Amino acid sequence: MPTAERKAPIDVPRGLKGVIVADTSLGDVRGAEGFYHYREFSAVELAENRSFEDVWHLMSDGTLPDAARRAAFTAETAALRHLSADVRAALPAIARGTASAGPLAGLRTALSLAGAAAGFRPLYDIDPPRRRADALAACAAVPTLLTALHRLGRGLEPVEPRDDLPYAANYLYMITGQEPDPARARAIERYLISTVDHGFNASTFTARVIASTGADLAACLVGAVGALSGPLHGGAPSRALDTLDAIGTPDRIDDWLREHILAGDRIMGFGHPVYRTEDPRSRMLKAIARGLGGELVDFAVRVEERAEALLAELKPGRELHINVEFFAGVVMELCGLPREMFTPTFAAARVVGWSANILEQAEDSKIIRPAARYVGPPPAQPVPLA
Ligand SMILES: CC(=O)SCCNC(=O)CCNC(=O)[C@H](O)C(C)(C)COP(=O)(O)OP(=O)(O)OC[C@H]1O[C@@H](n2cnc3c(N)ncnc32)[C@H](O)[C@@H]1OP(=O)(O)O
Ligand SMILES: O=C([O-])CC(=O)C(=O)O
Repeated sequence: MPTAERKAPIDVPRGLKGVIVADTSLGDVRGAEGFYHYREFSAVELAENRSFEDVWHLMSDGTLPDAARRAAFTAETAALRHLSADVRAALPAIARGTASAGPLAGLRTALSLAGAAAGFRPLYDIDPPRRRADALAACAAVPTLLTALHRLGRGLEPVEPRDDLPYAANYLYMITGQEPDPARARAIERYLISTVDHGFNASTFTARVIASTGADLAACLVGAVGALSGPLHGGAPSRALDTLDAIGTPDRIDDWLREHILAGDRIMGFGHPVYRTEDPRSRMLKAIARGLGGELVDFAVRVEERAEALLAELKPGRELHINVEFFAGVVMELCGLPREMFTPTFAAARVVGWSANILEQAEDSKIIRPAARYVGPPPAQPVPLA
């Protein structure tokens, strides 16, 4: 194929940006408005007014629960937090083997094991109630797996989950072994609710591609966790905090940002594949950070203002604004979460959205299989003899 022909633009946008590839009733992200929702409810309002369990029920079972349903769902899911003896026994070796990469890398192996131990079968072979049961089991196990891997990596014994604590408070409890302060538990709960789902982001799309093959739920989640771990997606919040550390003091903000933007670096926590406005989660998280208070918040607000201004000046027309990850990092830092748990905490929320998407995809029997354009030498040559 002649070079000029090879370089002709492909007729879909790079990165499939904006290409609609499925129908969903789980929610949507409206990039121009700076708004997103779960089913028919504003996600930010859910984060203000509801518990994580309520939103989990909304995604899993389609409705916000009434009091009786909430109690039943909370009891059902709390009972699933406990790991089997086989999985518990394997975690020290997984934590050792993935120590340099951290708990999110360990989660990929642990999820495969937990799925197999629980008898997960290909989605293709099981009915919707069984798929729902597998999804609840996986979602409930993820915080227990992550916190155990984190503690084992630091030479500490895992903390058993407590059935009497809500999802977010139990998560924090399993990290430290201490019952969390209610303000911090609620701050993390609101963060978790706000990151449950977000349209066809890279990790959700990954999960749906795997689900479209009829693979089991753990296989879909392992792929999604891998996609989330990248710095351009869910791996950004600890790097955003590292940026604040690297800048160090207010007098260095402009020089540091200018130098890095001009060098072509990405400023972590800024820019978004869909939003052309401030990310609505960022607004909420900034307010939460301000409520928690401290010097870090003032510094972060100053860096945000200057990054917005310098990105507009040095990358004109790109509409680069703050995304969820910048103040997510600040809130998690203020709540005492270790940085290696920032992206894992995101995963502890997003697993609910992934699972809902996987189950929705499993209803569709069409395999997702796009195409690539071949741009190598033509395959006309006879294969040389060895
Ligand atoms: C939960 C989440 O996943 S939220 C996103 C978390 N990730 C980050 O915060 C990492 C930093 N941000 C980025 O890398 C990007 O903005 C992404 C990956 C989020 C989106 O990427 P894209 O959709 O490719 O961005 P977009 O098409 O708007 O980029 C346009 C231009 O802005 C630049 N740009 C985008 N984000 C940034 C940034 N944070 N800092 C500096 N420049 C940036 C790109 O390099 C590109 O420049 P060019 O036109 O000179 O080539
Ligand atoms: O929507 C995206 O592509 C990234 C994002 O903000 C998310 O997954 O929460």
